[in-house]
Amino acid sequence: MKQPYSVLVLDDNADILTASRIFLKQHFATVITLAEPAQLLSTLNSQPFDLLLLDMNFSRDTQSGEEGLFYLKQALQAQPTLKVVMMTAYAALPLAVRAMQLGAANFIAKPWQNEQLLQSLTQALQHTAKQSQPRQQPEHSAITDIPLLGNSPAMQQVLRTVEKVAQTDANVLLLGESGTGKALVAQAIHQASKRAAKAFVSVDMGSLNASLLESELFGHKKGAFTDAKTDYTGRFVQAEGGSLFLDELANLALPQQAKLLTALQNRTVVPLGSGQPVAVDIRLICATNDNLYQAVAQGSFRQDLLYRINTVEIVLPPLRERSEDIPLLLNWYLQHYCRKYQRAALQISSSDQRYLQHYNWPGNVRQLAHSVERAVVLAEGNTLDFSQLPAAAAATATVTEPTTGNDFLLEFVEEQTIRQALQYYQGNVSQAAKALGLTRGALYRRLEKYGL
Ligand SMILES: Nc1ncnc2c1ncn2[C@@H]1O[C@H](COP(=O)(O)OP(=O)(O)OP(=O)(O)O)[C@@H](O)[C@H]1O
Repeated sequence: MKQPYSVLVLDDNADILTASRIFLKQHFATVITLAEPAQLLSTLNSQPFDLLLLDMNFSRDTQSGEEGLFYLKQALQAQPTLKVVMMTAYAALPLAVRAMQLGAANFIAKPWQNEQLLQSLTQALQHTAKQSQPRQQPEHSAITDIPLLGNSPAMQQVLRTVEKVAQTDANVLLLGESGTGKALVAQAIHQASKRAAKAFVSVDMGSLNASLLESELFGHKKGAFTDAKTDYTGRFVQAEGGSLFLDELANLALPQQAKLLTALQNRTVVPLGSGQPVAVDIRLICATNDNLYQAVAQGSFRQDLLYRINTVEIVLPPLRERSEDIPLLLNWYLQHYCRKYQRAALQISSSDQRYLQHYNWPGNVRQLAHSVERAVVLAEGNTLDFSQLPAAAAATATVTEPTTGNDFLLEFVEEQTIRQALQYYQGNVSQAAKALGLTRGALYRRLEKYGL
């Protein structure tokens, strides 16, 4: 019996369109096929669809998959309840993970069997039924539901400091490598404080240029500059009564550092084009991966600003220095992603557990979480595959003995390095070949040799 859903298929390969139309018409009430991605938006605006089967690569950009991600975003903006299933070549599977992070409901590797396609689409529809939460909170008030995990003495010390500092209004400076959990700690401080019922406003100082930054932080009046079409309440005022988290603080240029210092000293902000100070009551939490003390010594960061923001300093240790936390984090993220992707409980083999515990995690907990997510999404049966972890990092891990008999085999190392380059360049063979010092042809020959 046909399912009462309407399906849109977008692919610039006429054979795939014909094959999918013939097959899907037997199973779904409406099937429309499109060969031209430029027509996607007008098609979605003209009628509602339940499912979109979307190719990741179009002829203009056959390798990177960026076009597929672009159309995915466009489709979800036009119809937020649409369930999108991405079609991808096997070598581009890591890209499919990115697509899922951007809101795709499922993916299928080409070439597919009809039954697999039907199963993927049906799973995507079930995904619809379970997903009742809005997809994303606005960036400036995003509070995640991820707990701050860690049993190691170093993390226990961090947790005790978080508890103590949360009881006060002291300014906090969070230091540590990227991915060690600074944003999560900032959020934990806010949530444990008396300000928890008010806003937690986060600003990524690295993503705004100097002129935008001032209006973003302090607000502006209509007409203050050419693009100021309306009044804008800056992030300080949005955080009134709550906490303001300034991330990537070292990116702040000296003139803006001076303005931030004035705002903190006076506890007021002056919106651009207003001249009228507005009083603000916020707790300030700042974070950076950079060495601010060195920046002060080099003259690129103001010492008086540093001393104003660092009343309490918390240093997040890199994950490789607290490997006791790895099993806990692996287990938590495994369950988290199994739930998210509706996978039956998957297991990490004990040899992988050992390998992951000794791995040096250059990207810290963020890398661990992404690795588990990727392994869950790509799992075949109950098997989790962690072979995509960059080999270079594994080579400098604290393991002194080879973990498998192959570790020192040149071919093994070559295969791992190629995987790593492909992953880094998201399946873009030209860029990966360039980085590996190979011609495209030489890389293709190796891809064939290793079955990648
Ligand atoms: N202790 C932890 N427990 C659980 N998850 C964690 C922990 N630390 C970090 N994470 C997760 O790792 C990811 C990165 O964390 P976060 O953004 O807080 O790091 P960061 O230090 O602020 O990184 P960056 O400097 O790059 O902004 C997030 O998904 C976060 O939830």
